[in-house]
Amino acid sequence: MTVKLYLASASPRRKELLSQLGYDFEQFSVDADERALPNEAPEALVERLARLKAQSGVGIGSENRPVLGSDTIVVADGEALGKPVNKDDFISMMTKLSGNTHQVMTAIALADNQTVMSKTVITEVTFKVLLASEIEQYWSSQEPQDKAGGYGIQGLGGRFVTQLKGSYFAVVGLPLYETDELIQAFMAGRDE
Ligand SMILES: Cc1cn([C@H]2C[C@H](O)[C@@H](COP(=O)(O)OP(=O)(O)OP(=O)(O)O)O2)c(=O)[nH]c1=O
Repeated sequence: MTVKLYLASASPRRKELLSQLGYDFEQFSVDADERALPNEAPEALVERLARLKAQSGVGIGSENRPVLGSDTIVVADGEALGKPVNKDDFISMMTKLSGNTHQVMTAIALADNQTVMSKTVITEVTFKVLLASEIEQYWSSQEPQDKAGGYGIQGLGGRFVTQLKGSYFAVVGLPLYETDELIQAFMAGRDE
């Protein structure tokens, strides 16, 4: 079975991760309002956004390929942390993560003009206790700005992580095993 997909994402990391699965795909970005609904639980939010991104991508490409959308949020003490809007926001995020275990939730969704399927992967990440000077220095590196929770495990932020339970790839932006499974299940349903 030849699988051809669209990746509805602006993220270079997701592109690189999806390449690891070896499928033929094209990437384009979609605009999605990423704000939470009133009283929306983090798990519901992340899955809704992945589905929204996938469904917003249907009809953009010239072929009727399934569209993959994904979203990642960091959840500390039940609170969803998005990308830091400024330095103060970043410092408050790092203060919550320092010396604690948080959850990284990544949802993936596949959609075409008939179906949408999705899955959420939750990974537990533990940070060492961070010094104020480390937080300050990390902000200056400019790595945190476009990352959910204000850090990148695949970059300079990797040194803060003392333990991880779950999928490293999901933390970076796309869980490889679960994405492959979802693609296979979606394609099997299409062939029926
Ligand atoms: C926690 C963490 C997040 N991130 C990234 C993954 C996501 O790209 C980003 C979370 O933002 P998202 O809104 O999920 O994705 P995005 O805006 O980068 O791309 P798009 O919506 O177009 O698909 O944070 C890391 O790269 N490393 C990490 O360790």
